[in-house]
Amino acid sequence: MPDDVKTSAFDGVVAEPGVAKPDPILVADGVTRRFGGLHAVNVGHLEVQRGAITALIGPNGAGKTTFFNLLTGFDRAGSGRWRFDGDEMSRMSAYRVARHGMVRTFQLTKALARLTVLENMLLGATEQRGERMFNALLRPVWGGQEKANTARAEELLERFKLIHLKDAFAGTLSGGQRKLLEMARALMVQPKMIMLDEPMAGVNPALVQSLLQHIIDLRDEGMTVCFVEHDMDMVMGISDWIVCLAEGEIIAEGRPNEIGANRAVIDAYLGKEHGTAPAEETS
Ligand SMILES: Nc1ncnc2c1ncn2[C@@H]1O[C@H](COP(=O)(O)OP(=O)(O)OP(=O)(O)O)[C@@H](O)[C@H]1O
Repeated sequence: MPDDVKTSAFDGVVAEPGVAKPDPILVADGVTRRFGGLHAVNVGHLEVQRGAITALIGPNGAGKTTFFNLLTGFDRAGSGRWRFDGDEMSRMSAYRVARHGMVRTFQLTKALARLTVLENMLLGATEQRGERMFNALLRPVWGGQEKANTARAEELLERFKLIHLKDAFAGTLSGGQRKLLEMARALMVQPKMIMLDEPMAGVNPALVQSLLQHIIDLRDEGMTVCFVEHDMDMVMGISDWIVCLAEGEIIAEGRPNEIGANRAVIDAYLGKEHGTAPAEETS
């Protein structure tokens, strides 16, 4: 497991829900989402530190994915506001959120699996402009923007060691290669913050280290990384800061060692009889 986690930005930050960060890129207030009688998300205050790796954890059904969807414009909050890098983002459409630099990864759908790796990358760029994907792909005349997009796509495929697969159908990739493609695809829009949805799900152990290193490299280049993940080894190994949701609310925040020992977090996981309780209790 990488051991170069940088937590110095959090020096002096107290491990408690809603705590202020020294340089937050995202500040959310009073964000709620209900499904019928269910309060899926009810986040009072959250700040995400710029240039750090923040993990969002919590038992099944805690509201992690819904919260990601709200922040990135893929779902509508019932109430609440959030600012990203100084801009008001609440109620913004997903493609405008992406243009502002906040991008999330998506699992490869069946439709995308039938496109090649390179085509998937190019779609990542067109989504930024809110174009309909097949129109964008089938457009007969390729102008300068498309050439630039292809060059960027190939550069990213080199970086993620997928260039030899650029003409392969995405559906033929292994689980880990798909995760790399999802990440590379999100980077087409040159985001300030990348939000990864379960980056380790279905990844063969052979690719785990490579994926982790890519995430650390992004952070080291100055990008803010936020991810939802159930794999506690990964969460504890590479996160600078961890936020734990339960029943839609933030019940704890802190450094990995603080979260591993947090009674509310342990209770939330055990209460749900979740298979992957956080790391060892140290206090
Ligand atoms: N579209 C929807 N309609 C109704 N209920 C929903 C919808 N989406 C999510 N929910 C409910 O909202 C709650 C939060 O779901 P969400 O998927 O955000 O949790 P999660 O923390 O991401 O869970 P998991 O770790 O299992 O993916 C759950 O009880 C879920 O059943």
